[in-house]
Amino acid sequence: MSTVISWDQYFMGIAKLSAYRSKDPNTQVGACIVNAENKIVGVGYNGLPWGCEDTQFPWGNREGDMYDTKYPYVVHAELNAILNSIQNLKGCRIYVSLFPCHECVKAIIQSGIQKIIYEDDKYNDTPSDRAAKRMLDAAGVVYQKMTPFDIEIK
Ligand SMILES: Nc1nc(=O)n([C@H]2C[C@H](O)[C@@H](COP(=O)(O)O)O2)cc1CO
Ligand SMILES: [Zn+2]
Repeated sequence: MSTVISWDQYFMGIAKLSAYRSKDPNTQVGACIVNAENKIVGVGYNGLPWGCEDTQFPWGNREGDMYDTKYPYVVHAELNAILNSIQNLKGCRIYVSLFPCHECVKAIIQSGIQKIIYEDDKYNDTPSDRAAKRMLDAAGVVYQKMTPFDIEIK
């Protein structure tokens, strides 16, 4: 009998596959936005904006002068998925391999996305994470952790 995956595994699998496109050497993140009809309407991963070459920006730096780190330059997976989307996102849900930061949560709320399904939450309880959850709770956006599973890339 062949394996049949659930909708949740299918869409999280696509989010996780997308993450493999990221050039970030420390944290690769992927996101997949789905509408009420279970149709994919946007995907994304953390990467640099158009025209910003991966070889010209400091992907490897996490500390020191902010200008010389990756942080001011990277577009997060969730924001890329929203910006790449092909329809109005009201009532959609987003599958993301890592729980969204406070900045992406603002974009998620404003776009009308109603549910976040995430896998990893390695930044749980940081100020960004607490602010993110504060906004999500106020806005009534649901977030749900999914049991981690492996996708195999050979
Ligand atoms: N939900 C997220 N989506 C993302 O796309 N990111 C990106 C921003 C950085 O490129 C990387 C985090 O880098 P690091 O601090 O773990 O080395 O992941 C980060 C988070 C965390 O909230
Ligand atoms: Zn973010």
